[in-house]
Amino acid sequence: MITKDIKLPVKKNETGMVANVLEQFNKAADHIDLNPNIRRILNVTNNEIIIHFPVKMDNGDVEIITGYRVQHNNALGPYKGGLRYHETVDIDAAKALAMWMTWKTSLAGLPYGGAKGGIKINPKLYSQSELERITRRFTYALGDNIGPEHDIPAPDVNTNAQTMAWIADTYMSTKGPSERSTYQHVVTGKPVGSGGIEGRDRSTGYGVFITIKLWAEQRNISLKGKTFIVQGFGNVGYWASYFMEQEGAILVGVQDAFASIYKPEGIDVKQLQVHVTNNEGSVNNFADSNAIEKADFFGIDCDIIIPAALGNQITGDNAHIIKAKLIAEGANGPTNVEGEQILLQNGVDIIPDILCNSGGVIGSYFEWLQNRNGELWHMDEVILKLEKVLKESFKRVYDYAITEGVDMRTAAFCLAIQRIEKAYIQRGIFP
Ligand SMILES: NC(=O)C1=CN([C@@H]2O[C@H](COP(=O)(O)OP(=O)(O)OC[C@H]3O[C@@H](n4cnc5c(N)ncnc54)[C@H](O)[C@@H]3O)[C@@H](O)[C@H]2O)C=CC1
Ligand SMILES: O=C(O)CCC(=O)C(=O)O
Repeated sequence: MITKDIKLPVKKNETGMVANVLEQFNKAADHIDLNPNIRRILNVTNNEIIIHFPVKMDNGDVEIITGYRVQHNNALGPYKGGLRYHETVDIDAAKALAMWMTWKTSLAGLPYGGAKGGIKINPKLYSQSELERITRRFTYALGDNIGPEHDIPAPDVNTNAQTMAWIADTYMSTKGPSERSTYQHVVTGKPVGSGGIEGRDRSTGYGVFITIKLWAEQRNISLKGKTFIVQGFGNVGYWASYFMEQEGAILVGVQDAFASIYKPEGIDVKQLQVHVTNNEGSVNNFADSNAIEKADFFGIDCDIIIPAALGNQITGDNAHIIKAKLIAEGANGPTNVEGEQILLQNGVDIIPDILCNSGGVIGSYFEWLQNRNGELWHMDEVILKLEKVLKESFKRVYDYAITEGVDMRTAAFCLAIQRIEKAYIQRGIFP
């Protein structure tokens, strides 16, 4: 039985991401007639941590930095999710992203809950040593709010293996001798050689590619010669493009935080990566590509769009310009509810974020197991196991969408929520 009172009033914040994820959740919860008590629990986050901490800058001044960690739900296991360093990080963004993590880990069948956090900074304004001090002070300030069996961060926008190595080192240094050497699984996405696992660097992008391939197989489509564009050419955007190109697909447009480029004959992925590395992280002025207007990017004539940057990029304002037949959500929350309605009406398929980019957290799970069990996994094993989990997830979502007559996002949410509902009911707390 569904009653109105258990749908919390949704506050439209600046980015609207909380409103977005709650609408997605409530739509699926209605579809499966979710136990009302469990809906109440899942509608809110368990813990919201905001920390203001001082950091000494290179010039000797002290700056007060604000960091966040939101833990949404841990019914299935420890909290899990990335840390983002970006000016848009705030409590609402962290809440929405934490909720998506709960659905993502549940859908993938992992023994984790969902969390997310970050620091509200533009990392480009800080030196490497300042970023190291910011990261270490944040870790220290978080204290036992994170932990290898409690809440396990990972990389997200503007954080990477180096950031994770600083966190692991700082966290372990606060522990006693026996824990100090064994607690490296407090974070995943570490450098290989410091407890990281081979393949975690590419696992999100590889997962994006695999889900696109599985979608294409369902439609008897070959990816060879198909054109695609990517928003965001960082970890996810680069690796997704790399694997798409290997399959014979053609990258024709890229947008990042600085520029939008278009080249109908095709952009060489490796060459673009070298250009970006030597060009302060920007695709601007790449070879003989054409610069295009930011607002025209999603309207590029192509078969597939991979948003792999920030949330709320495809909205009611621009969804109608899209010509592609598929949106594969490498980013979290790139399509808002209004945008999605337009796309579905126009016959555009969407592989939802909690499925499409779940390769990252699945790779993280393997790293966590590797550290916890004192093992060493190798690339081929990681890729093989990753593909197996993704294939199972994709099939369950695809079959559910067909059987129940719902879109793929609603199918993914229903499956994710049902797994958590079952766990609560099995514990006997909820009639
Ligand atoms: N790194 C990971 O393993 C995972 C990341 N994700 C999601 O994928 C997305 C990208 O993450 P990463 O590749 O790790 O970040 P990243 O920091 O490596 O790259 C971000 C890219 O997005 C671009 N970008 C930033 N703001 C933009 C804007 N306003 N318009 C266009 N482009 C913009 C940047 O220039 C950069 O190219 C995020 O939504 C993240 O939450 C999801 C699952 C796992
Ligand atoms: O690898 C992880 O633990 C989480 C990565 C992440 O933040 C995400 O999937 O959005």
